[in-house]
Amino acid sequence: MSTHHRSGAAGEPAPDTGSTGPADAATTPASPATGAAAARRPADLAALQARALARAAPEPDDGLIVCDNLVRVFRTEGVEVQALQGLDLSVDEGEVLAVVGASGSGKSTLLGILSGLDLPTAGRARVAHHDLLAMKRRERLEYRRSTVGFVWQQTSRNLLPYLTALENVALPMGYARVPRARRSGRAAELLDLLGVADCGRRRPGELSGGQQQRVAIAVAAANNPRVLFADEPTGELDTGSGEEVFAALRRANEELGVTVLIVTHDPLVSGQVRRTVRIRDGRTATEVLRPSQGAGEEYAVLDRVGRLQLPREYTERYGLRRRVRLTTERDHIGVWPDRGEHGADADRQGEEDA
Ligand SMILES: Nc1ncnc2c1ncn2[C@@H]1O[C@H](COP(=O)(O)OP(=O)(O)OP(=O)(O)O)[C@@H](O)[C@H]1O
Repeated sequence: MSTHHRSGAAGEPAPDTGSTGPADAATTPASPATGAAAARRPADLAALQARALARAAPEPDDGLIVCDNLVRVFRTEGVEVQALQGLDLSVDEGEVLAVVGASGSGKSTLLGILSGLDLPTAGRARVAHHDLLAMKRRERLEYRRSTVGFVWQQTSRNLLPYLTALENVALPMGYARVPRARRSGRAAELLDLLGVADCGRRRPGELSGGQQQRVAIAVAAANNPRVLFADEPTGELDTGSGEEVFAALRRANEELGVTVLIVTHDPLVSGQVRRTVRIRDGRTATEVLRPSQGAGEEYAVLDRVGRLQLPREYTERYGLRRRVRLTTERDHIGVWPDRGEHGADADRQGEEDA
């Protein structure tokens, strides 16, 4: 993962102020029609507005993490980059989810927003009932201290080099006002849970990369967060150490009940989680679900208004372009290339136009 747009130390929110901030329209939904104004409004307009609001409002039971039509535009020296272009994502409490995608597809941008470091330009993002577009400074700080935890790829970003592993884990508990007497006991328990109990009195420089990352998971879990975000946690490790770190993340998920979202290029990780989401061009494109051990089935993401993005591989293989023919079957919908009279004409016309 690239780190070019991150600023500020871990634990300090540092939204990118030089770029496009959240759109007012996205943060301030129009209030429902009331009183005299509603009485004057034509009935069909009021109905349309009510329907639009109902569509736009995330439903409370949608998931622990919900991104709805998320947009992030960066503007530098007059050049606009659409890093996220209407991304939809829903993650249930207790899931371990891998997010994959080509370089530049928007993974870091998504993680920056979900971790409270960055602000989206438009859309909605909600984590454990926190509206990430509407959070004020104090709520954002609390959110970053207690609701979410982070493990970054660079071990140096996760741990303070002059503190021991135990002191590193106890440190965030101090920010969350955990009584001093309870801190070292909980820190030792976490190190034990993650298989690095024997590392407690050592400083990061005296630990292997894999041990450092497991201590980093303990640090991230110190304040009992609802979600752990891990950005390429195995990226700098060999296969053996990577497996240990991934096993530690799984253990945190199983034993502490924390939801885990891992951004990764590591097939070892993405091949073992139950659900892998692929981002393409700033949108969630496809998902692979693995109900048990094994190959898994590929799914396309259906957004709130029913839009479906088919994998390019399929559109190319079946010659799906511009328009497809739909057939409704008893238990599924068929998607066919448009080979009909008009479709062929439309194709020919399109080719001539091009
Ligand atoms: N602060 C920024 N200013 C301008 N453009 C940015 C900024 N941050 C990211 N981008 C651009 O947004 C797009 C998405 O970048 P992002 O870092 O989210 O991708 P990524 O999927 O994490 O890539 P990688 O796997 O290489 O880390 C890229 O085109 C990138 O150049």
